Amino acid sequence: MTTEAHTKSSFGTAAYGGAGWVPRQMSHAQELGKLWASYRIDSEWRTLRAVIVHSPGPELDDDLDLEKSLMLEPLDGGKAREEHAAMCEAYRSAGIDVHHVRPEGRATPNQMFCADLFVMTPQGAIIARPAGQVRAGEERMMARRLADLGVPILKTLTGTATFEGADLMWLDEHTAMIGRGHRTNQEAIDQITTVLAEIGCETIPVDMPFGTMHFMGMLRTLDRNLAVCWPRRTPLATVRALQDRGYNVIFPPYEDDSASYRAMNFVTLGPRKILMVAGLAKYQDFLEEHQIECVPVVTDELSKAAGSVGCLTGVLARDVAP
Ligand SMILES: NC(=[NH2+])NCCC[C@H](N)C(=O)O
Repeated sequence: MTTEAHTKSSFGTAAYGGAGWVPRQMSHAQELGKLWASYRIDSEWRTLRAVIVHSPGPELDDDLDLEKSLMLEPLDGGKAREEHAAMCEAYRSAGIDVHHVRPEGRATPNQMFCADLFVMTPQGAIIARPAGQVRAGEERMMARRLADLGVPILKTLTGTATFEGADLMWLDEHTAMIGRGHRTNQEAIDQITTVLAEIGCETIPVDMPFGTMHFMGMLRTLDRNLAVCWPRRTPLATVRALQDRGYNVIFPPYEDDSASYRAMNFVTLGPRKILMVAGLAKYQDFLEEHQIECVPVVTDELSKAAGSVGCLTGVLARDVAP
C-alpha cells in the first residue's frame, strides 16, 4: 500500500537541502562545553580541574612475572591500593574532580598508569597505543570511559604506530613536544603531527636516549615560565625550545636514577603547586627554594610497578589560556 508521504516528492524539503534546512552553527572548538564536555588542556601548568585514574583491584594480587608485566619489584596489592586511594584523596582535597576508568572484566596490572593511555589537547583526546604487548588494549578501556565522559576523541592511532601519553608535553598553547624512543615511534609522531596540525598546533619531535621510558621523566612544567629538566638526559632541543619560549629551565640535584625518576614524576596542580612523591627531601627543598608548593603523597609500593604520581594520573582538564 502506498501512502501519501511516499508519493510526494522530497525535492525541496529540508532533508534534501530545501529552504528549511538549518546548517550546523558552530565549529567543533565552539561546541566544547556545549555538545561535548569542556575537558581540554593547552599547557602543563594551568590550574588542574579533572583527572582520570584507575584504582588498582585484584590484578595486583596475582603472582606477577616482573619482567613480563614491566614491573621492578614484587608489590603488595593491599598497600598499593591504599596509596592509590590516598593519592585520589589528595586530588579531591585540592578541589580536583577524580574520574575512574572502571575497566570491564579483570584489569591488566598496568591499567593504573593512565597517563600513558591518552593525551589531552586543546580540542579533545588522542588515544594512545601502548608499545608493549602486555599493555595492548588498556587504551580501549580508557577510550570507552572518555567517550562516556563526553570527551571528543580526535584520533585513535592506526597501523603499527605506538604512542604513550606520557611522551607528549605542551610547551605553549600551540606547540606540543613528543619524545621519540622506547614507547613512541615515528609512525605515531606522523599521525599525531597531522591531527594536531588540523587544530592549529605544531608538533616538535625529539629523540630520547636508550634506557629511558617516557619524555615525562625529562620535562615537567611548574608555571608559565618555569620548567624542570633532568640534568644530562633532557634533549638539547627541549631545553632550547623552552628557553626560546621564555622559560627558566631548572635542574634538580642528581641523586640516583630511582630517586631522580620519582622526583620528576609529579603532577602540577596549578602554577607553582605540585603533587609529588613523598620522601624526597632533597628535591622538595630544591623545589621549595623556587617557591613551589609541594603536596607529598606516599607511593613507595606503587613505585615498584615502575611508575608513580605522574604516570598514574590521566590529566583530563586544566584551565586554558584566556
Ligand atoms: N608514564 C609512566 N612513566 N608510566 C609508567 C609505566 C610503568 C609500566 N610498568 C610500564 O612499563 O609501562
